[in-house]
Amino acid sequence: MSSAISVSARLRPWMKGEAQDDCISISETGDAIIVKEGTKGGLKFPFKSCYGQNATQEQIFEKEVRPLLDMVFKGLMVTVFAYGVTSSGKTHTMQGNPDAPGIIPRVVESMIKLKTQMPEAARRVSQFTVSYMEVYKDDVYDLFNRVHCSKLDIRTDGEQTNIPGLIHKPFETIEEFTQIYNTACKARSVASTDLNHASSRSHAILGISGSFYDPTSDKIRMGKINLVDLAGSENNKLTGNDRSRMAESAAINKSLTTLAMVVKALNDKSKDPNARIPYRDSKLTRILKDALGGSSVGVLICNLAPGAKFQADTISTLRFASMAEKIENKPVVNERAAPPPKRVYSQSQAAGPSSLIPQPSFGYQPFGIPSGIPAPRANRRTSAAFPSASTNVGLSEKEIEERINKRVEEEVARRLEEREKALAEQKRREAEEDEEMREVELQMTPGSPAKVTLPSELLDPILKKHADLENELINRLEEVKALEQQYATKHQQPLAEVLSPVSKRKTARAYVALGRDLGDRSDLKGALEMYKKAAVYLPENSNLAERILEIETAIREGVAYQPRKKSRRTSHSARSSASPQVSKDDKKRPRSKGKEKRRGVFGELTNGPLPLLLEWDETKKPEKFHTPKGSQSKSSGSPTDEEWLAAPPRKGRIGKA
Ligand SMILES: Nc1ncnc2c1ncn2[C@@H]1O[C@H](COP(=O)(O)OP(=O)(O)OP(=O)(O)O)[C@@H](O)[C@H]1O
Repeated sequence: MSSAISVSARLRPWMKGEAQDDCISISETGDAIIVKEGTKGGLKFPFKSCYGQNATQEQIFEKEVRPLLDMVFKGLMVTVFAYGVTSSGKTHTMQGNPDAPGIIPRVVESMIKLKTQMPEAARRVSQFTVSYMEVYKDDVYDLFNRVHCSKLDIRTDGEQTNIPGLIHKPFETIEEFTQIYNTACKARSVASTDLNHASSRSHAILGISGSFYDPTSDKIRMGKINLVDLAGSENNKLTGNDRSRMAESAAINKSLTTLAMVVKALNDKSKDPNARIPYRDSKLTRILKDALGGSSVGVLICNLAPGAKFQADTISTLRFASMAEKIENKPVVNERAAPPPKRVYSQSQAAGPSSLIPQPSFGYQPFGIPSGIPAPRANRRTSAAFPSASTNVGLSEKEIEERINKRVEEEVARRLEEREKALAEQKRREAEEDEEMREVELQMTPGSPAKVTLPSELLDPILKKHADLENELINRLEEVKALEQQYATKHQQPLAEVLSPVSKRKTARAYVALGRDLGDRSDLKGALEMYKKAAVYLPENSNLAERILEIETAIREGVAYQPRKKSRRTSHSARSSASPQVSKDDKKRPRSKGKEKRRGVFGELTNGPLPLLLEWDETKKPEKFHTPKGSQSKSSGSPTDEEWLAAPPRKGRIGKA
């Protein structure tokens, strides 16, 4: 069964001090938005429902959202987006205020109420959890852990999108929810102040999940509603002197542009069913994949600000909304035969600290619908919590208990298996990282007095990786050169504007590798050119900006250039314990001697990279090289290009020569 995304438009009232005009209005029939276009007349955008300036929060909720809540209880995922320019009323619509509560508090209240209407058996084994994340500059942050500012990964497993580590907090009452939500909102606002960005420049995604047990079918249905307050969709123009603001705008543009491209590609899919949908080009679209042509029921509320001032943005917002309206999703019920979650067995269990621990996933998990691990012992204790034969589910108490016991055993076995797999995967990743660190240390070790040959089991993977990396960089630069030209002449647009953040990063890395190589060979002008090219792709990167200034200064003053050592983003103690042991003599040695040994990337432009790795200075082995696996720090003496480029923008340093 397919279901089109439901799109409605809402025009906000005039705000104090705004110059009023009739540029944007609602048609007399109430089913279209009209935008006046000078003397040319008006553009008409029809929608399922259009809400005028007097529409209430209640009207929007009752008509657009409430009818979907039943679906959540049936195991479907519903996603509600608020889209529009800054100040068009997205947050008002989603969150509202105590006098005019928006969709979020109304959804929570209604869902809690709906749960109380469930048959007792089902209610007792059903639970809600909430997750809240923010996507800022194409990075995902957990708003329940915003203080630590750690970025979350997105994993795609087949059709499933998971965010490992995203915290899901259980709640039962509106008061519990409000407390959790308000704390997260406060953390969001503090973080945005610290990072010097308005929260309206990030996307906020609140997920309310429910697992609902149906003893009749012996299934757990896992429904979810995502409430998404997108960043302002205005054209974040890449102007001004503030590099970090430019990069921020570019990143916001990128996610919203990708969103628009996904919507467009889905529209075009009828013409070309094999067309690629660029979900993977931004984190936002990866996260929202289910809501866009996927298995979620989708609702888009298009928020509009009145007035000629917003005319251009309003038209592009409405065009986006008109395209979104044609997207067909294919909602699926998410259910599994499984035991009820843990909390049913201990009703008195408060949402203490353990509830904050990210819970493991199981089965279908859109954005990570969580569950607790059922405890078999507890299960026996609580069989009385299940309905008697007199309840309307038509099962005797004994039958229900048998079912539950069986499911609990299955679930525990499955969980154990899952955990083992996760441990094995973790070990594999650690081994891979160790391998990478060894490679870095080998490359970074200067000098080569006493030569020994490394064992082949250690050397072979390094050589292969090294060659792969080198090929990747060479290929990338070749591709980029051709593309840069093509974009400049044909599209009259810099290539950097259309690449994904990952591609930009890789391209910058390739230029840095070349720049470093030229610098090593004292071709400062060549190096400067390459670093400048890299900066086109990563304009906000302070390390790059600093290096450019350093080289410019060296050229201007006619002095030898020696790059300043960059500190790694690890603690000093970790750094000092894990750094390669470099003697004073090595430090004094002219750079040109060590450089050949230092790196191999782009070596074919110099002396051939790989043979250099075959030699190893026994006296200068980094300490870490001898430490047993698992006890190693991940740090080494100098950062790789990738790490160097990943350094966060440092306030106040850019521009200071
Ligand atoms: N329907 C409405 N009724 C009354 N006030 C509204 C309405 N919509 C928006 N407002 C008010 O307009 C202002 C801007 O709205 P809001 O902050 O929700 O915009 P936004 O689109 O979320 O902006 P941003 O992208 O910057 O977060 C707020 O003061 C809000 O209270």
